[in-house]
Amino acid sequence: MNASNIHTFSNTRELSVDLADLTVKLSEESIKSRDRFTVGISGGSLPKLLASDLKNREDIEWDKWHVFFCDERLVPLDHEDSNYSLCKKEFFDHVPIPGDQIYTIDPSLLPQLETAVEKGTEAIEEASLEIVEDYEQKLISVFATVNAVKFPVFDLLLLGVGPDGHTCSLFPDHPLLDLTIGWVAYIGDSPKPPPRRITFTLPVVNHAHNIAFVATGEGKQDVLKEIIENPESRLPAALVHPVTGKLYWFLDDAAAFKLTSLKVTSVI
Ligand SMILES: O=C(O)[C@H](O)[C@@H](O)[C@H](O)[C@H](O)COP(=O)(O)O
Repeated sequence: MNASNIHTFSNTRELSVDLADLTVKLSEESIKSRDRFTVGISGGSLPKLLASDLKNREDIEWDKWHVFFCDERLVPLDHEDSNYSLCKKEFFDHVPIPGDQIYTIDPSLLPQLETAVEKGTEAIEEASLEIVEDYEQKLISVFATVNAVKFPVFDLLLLGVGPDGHTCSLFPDHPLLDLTIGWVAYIGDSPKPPPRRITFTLPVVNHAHNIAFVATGEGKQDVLKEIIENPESRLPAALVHPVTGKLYWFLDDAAAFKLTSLKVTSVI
């Protein structure tokens, strides 16, 4: 890990300002070269940290934004566990991103998954595949309009990291970590509730132009030391190595406390 990609802040307010600076810069650059800005967002503390400063910025071409979810819990969109619902409350309700450019799971496919859970493995496979294929179609509609693409290449993926080292809904030692094809995967046994989710695969994450991890609080100290400073680590977040893109870490001092890497405070 190049230490210059690790940005630490004494408080989350400063972190949010720099994260907004990076997002605005990437939004401008992407719109200039590709006439759109494609972003993947995660749940947890990320939507609030992202939006707290960004939502007040002016001159952002929000109508050029296309937003996907790096992972989503398979619950209705107005459920308290929904990552969409969280992002809506913290972010979407405050900025004019066109609703049809915020790509959610199809909630009409959820009841058949619920029924399938009672029926058993084969039915679950079928129902979850429909949800996965629907979300992949949404990705295809944005990323594969001109030429077929092997993987979508996001302008920016915003990722959290759990105290166990998970990112997206890719959990330690889970078989989903071995996927080398496919854009979206179903997980029915997430160790973090709720158990049923969809997630971007590692190849999708690693093909992004830019990936920003955001982690705060002392509960992340040990796992960050393992992810950032142990090159042998097999934790999911440690498997994020952009193929050609850039990787950034945004940490508060509490989370970064055990890192011996150099600390810098400004992104641009
Ligand atoms: O769907 C989820 O469960 C979340 O997206 C999850 O993966 C989150 O990003 C991490 O657990 C970090 O969460 P915090 O930033 O709140 O620690």
